[in-house]
Amino acid sequence: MTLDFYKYQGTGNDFVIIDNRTQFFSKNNTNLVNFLCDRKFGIGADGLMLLEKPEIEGDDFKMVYYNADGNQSSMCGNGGRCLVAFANFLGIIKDEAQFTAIDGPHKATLSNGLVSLQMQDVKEIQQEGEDLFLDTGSPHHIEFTGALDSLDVKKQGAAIRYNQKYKEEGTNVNFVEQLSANEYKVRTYERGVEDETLSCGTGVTAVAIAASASNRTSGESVKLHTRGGELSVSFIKDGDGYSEVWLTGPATQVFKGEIVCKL
Ligand SMILES: N[C@@H](CCC[C@H](N)C(=O)O)C(=O)O
Repeated sequence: MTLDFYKYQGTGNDFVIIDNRTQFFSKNNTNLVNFLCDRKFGIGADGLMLLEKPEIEGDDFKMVYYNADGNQSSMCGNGGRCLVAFANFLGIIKDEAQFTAIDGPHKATLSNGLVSLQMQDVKEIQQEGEDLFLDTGSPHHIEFTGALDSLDVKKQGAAIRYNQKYKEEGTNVNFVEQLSANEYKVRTYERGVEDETLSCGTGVTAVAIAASASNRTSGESVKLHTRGGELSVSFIKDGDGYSEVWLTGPATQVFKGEIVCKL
């Protein structure tokens, strides 16, 4: 059997995207998704997304997200932005979109090659010493640190992701260096990839909110530098919570193809 796919990337966080509006793709085939994301035997990606017909009135499409390990997972911010760019490529949307993902409804806009995605409101932020934990559609542990460039993110990220507190549900782990009042450098260990990725959208969103919640940043707009490029996050601080959270950055089609699948 052969399968048509598209490859997208958002600040180096890369995804296989499949147009599943006809529901042809077998959704519980973990081995197939894992194979498609494999960088040596398959196409290679941090995750895979299905664009499906909307189930909610007013929506343009539905997003289904899998991590590279083949398991369906929680929200992917860079993935969501890439799927909006794909919906625009397919002619489903123009410069605005509304869709539903596993964490609920999302709005998005496209302008000058950038995709802005509205993320879920954040109501709870846990702070333990210098570390923070919050959910921006996916769970994120945040550690502010100094020498980010020399850090072994895979080793130190895995140690946190599999520790007693997180090992059951898992977490993504973000290591962060503050560059100025509203600017941060971020490296992320991703659950389900079980390695560092070049960028993580829900991760930088969590970092921006954590920076505000821990009084490192007083503004409501934060610039985030990842190894794959620059993202920005804006929000409204609402008492102890955060609303109108928007993640903005580039989302690009890399190639399309057809792959032979034996699974
Ligand atoms: N790359 C993502 C996050 C994807 C989900 C994550 N790996 C998890 O399982 O929580 C992003 O851009 O947000």
